[in-house]
Amino acid sequence: MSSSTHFQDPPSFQQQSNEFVYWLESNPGVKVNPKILLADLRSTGSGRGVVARVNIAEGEELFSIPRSLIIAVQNSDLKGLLPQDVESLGPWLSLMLVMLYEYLRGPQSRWAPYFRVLPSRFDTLMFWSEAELKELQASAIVDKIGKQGADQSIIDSIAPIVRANPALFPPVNGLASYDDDAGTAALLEMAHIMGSLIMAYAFDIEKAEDDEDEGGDDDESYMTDDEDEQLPKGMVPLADLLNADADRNNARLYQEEECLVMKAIKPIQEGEEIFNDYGEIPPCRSTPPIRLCHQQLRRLSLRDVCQSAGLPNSDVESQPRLQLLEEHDLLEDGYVIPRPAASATLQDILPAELVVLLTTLTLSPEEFEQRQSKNRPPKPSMDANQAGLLYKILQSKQAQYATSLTQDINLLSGLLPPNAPEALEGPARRHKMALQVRLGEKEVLRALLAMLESQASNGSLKRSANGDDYDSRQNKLARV
Ligand SMILES: C[S@@+](CC[C@H](N)C(=O)[O-])C[C@H]1O[C@@H](n2cnc3c(N)ncnc32)[C@H](O)[C@@H]1O
Repeated sequence: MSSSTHFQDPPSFQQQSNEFVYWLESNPGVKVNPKILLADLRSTGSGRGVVARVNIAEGEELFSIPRSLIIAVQNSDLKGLLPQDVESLGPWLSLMLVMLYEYLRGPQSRWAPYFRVLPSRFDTLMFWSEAELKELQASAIVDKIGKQGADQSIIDSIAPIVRANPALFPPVNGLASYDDDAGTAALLEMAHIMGSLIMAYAFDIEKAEDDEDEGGDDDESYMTDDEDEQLPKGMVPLADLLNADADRNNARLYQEEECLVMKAIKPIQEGEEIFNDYGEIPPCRSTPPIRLCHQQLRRLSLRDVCQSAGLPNSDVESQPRLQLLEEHDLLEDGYVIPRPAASATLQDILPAELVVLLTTLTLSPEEFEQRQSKNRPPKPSMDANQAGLLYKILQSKQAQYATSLTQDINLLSGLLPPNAPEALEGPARRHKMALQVRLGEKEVLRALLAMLESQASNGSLKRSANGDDYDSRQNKLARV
């Protein structure tokens, strides 16, 4: 995954790690167990990571970071230098502003050695040009970038503060200010780098128990409206240099009164990588940072589904069937379908919300009227009608891609070197990433279509009770 990040000054990678550890340990209250080491894992595409030097017992403390060392609004001088209440910007934007301030202070910042081990460039979609995004073709992840909204938040909330305080936020790259178009573009670029760092590295920080301050209105979030995103966020040195692995996780961060403590939750063998459990207090669990999780997930948008079902649009207000689901909190704007494992059935992999949507869209007008009058959505079911609709949706999605799966396989194998995206730079690198994403999605689509075909041919899909098939229901649906 670190293939989507770029580290600063790669030849000094190890030196930066050493300086970071030296800086970290020189801060009062920091404890780092000598049994661990900050390792260079670039050869496996994992950037930096933490590894056990010797065997570590379950429950052993790996390191402890005082709360005062976290990059957070509470700990930055910025709070006292601005007339406005920084926290009122909300957890995302307030941390973004603080990070911008600290980053622009360069060596003057108390966190300078920490900034030097953080990536300075990202290949997340937020940074892709229009032409690069086009390479993703019909990929639904393009819909999820949210760049416009994020730009607007930065322009509305961050830019006025930055522009009004040039002494605190000095213009970069020889710019006179952040006022004109060039200044705005530079500010947006930097703010998105900070936003991407927060997405991938920051933790939700629980308040220490005796901290009574309840903060302000946190509504203004950077790129998410998730309700449990309201805890303040902070960058926790070293804790965020652990990679994550759901299956191999062997460490967890505990938020104590004065410190954040990483502990082994299993015995760890010498040489083993130490993986954080992002479960309980994860790095920000927000809208995913649109990392390129190629070959993993397929996201169908509500719009795709409605189009294939013959609805004129996917506006909840004008579509009673969607309204019924929305009222019961059963409507999503997109549905993630995992790549089916060899033994998986449709029932295993289709999200229940998608099945209930398919069920609702395939109800006859009479059935729907009944449901509507009782204000009761149908139970999710997967018979020949829903399967027929799903087949149509997947086929129409497949047709939206400009190239076929086979063409993509050939294109990808023509890109050298085959398994090392790091070795490609600039546009070629993103071109390869885009190819991998769309190819992965096409493979998932093909697998799903094959599953539907096989279920249809082996008769395992029931007909609906009144014997209607999908097409005849579709005709009726179009009239509702
Ligand atoms: C919290 S940072 C972890 C430290 C990071 N490896 C570094 O060098 O700065 C999270 C980032 O590390 C990478 N990462 C996390 N878990 C990973 C894993 N299991 N394998 C590879 N990369 C991983 C991803 O790029 C992710 O955005």
